[in-house]
Amino acid sequence: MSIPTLDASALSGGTTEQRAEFAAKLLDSLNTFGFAKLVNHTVPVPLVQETFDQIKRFFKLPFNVKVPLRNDPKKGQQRGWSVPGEEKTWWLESNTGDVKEPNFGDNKESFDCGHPDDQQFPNKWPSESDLPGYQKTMDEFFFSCGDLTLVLLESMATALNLDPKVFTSRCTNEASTIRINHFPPIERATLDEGKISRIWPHKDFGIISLVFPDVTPGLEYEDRSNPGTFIPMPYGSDEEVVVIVSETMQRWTNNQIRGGLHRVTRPRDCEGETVPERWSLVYFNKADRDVNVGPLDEFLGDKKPVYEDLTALEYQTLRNAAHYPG
Ligand SMILES: O=C(O)CCC(=O)C(=O)O
Ligand SMILES: [Fe+2]
Repeated sequence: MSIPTLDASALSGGTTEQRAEFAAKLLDSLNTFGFAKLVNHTVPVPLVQETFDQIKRFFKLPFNVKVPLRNDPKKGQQRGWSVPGEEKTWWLESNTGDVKEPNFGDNKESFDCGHPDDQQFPNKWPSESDLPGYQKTMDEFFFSCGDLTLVLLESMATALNLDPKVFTSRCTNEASTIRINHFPPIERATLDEGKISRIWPHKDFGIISLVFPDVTPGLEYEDRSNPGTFIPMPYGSDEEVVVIVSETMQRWTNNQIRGGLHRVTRPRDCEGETVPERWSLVYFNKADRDVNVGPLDEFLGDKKPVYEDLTALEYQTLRNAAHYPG
């Protein structure tokens, strides 16, 4: 059974019944796989294309333009440019405790930005002359993705027969972030050796994520019927978005809705010596910083909480630190 592609057109102008039908299918896919794939969603395809064009320009900027925008790994939220190999997702799920060296970097560089008015973790932008229109496009993409996530969270709550605002009352998207990735070309043998990966298996830290993958394959999701093995996420077109259940949702629901484990690797059919470069656009929908990300009463009943109470910012800071060892 593979992840179905759901038609999300009910989200823009559908009847109550059509929205309920979509919500039930969405919840079913997220429950079963930890993932859902949508077409006819509310993020305009030309905006996705424009954002891809902009990020390709960003990563081509000369080193000396990107250096002042460098992310500070010591901060709880990422902002700006992360140099290739800096983030080490291996430390999130792959460390069995035997390895102490802070190696196993990711074959990627990335750029993160958040809400335009965020004073606590301000965005870092290239100048308008270095990259005209970049900030405007990213802000537009940020709000468009944010709107979609809130509608999806309300759909999930409705399908669970809960107050539709059970999740959105804890999330205004003020702490949410855009993450863009560039995976430079790399020797196939280097990836296959297994000491470096594009992104090691992980769950995202927020509530849900939206991934707009690239035509170049690589995103893979865990086969829950065969844990530890992965299935390539099928790519249909640039009209699709992949929705991923993330760790905060898993915590809130006390493991009822489990996060989707995923990784980025080389295309399975890559025959050349070099794995082609790849890009991706991601939106991490996150709980507001002062909100508790321990299990919600609605999911506890008389069960024991599996997770401790922490604020979203404390949790984010902990998880962020985990992939910057050493
Ligand atoms: O590149 C992709 O398709 C997914 C990226 C991802 O999983 C992430 O940035 O957390
Ligand atoms: Fe991810």
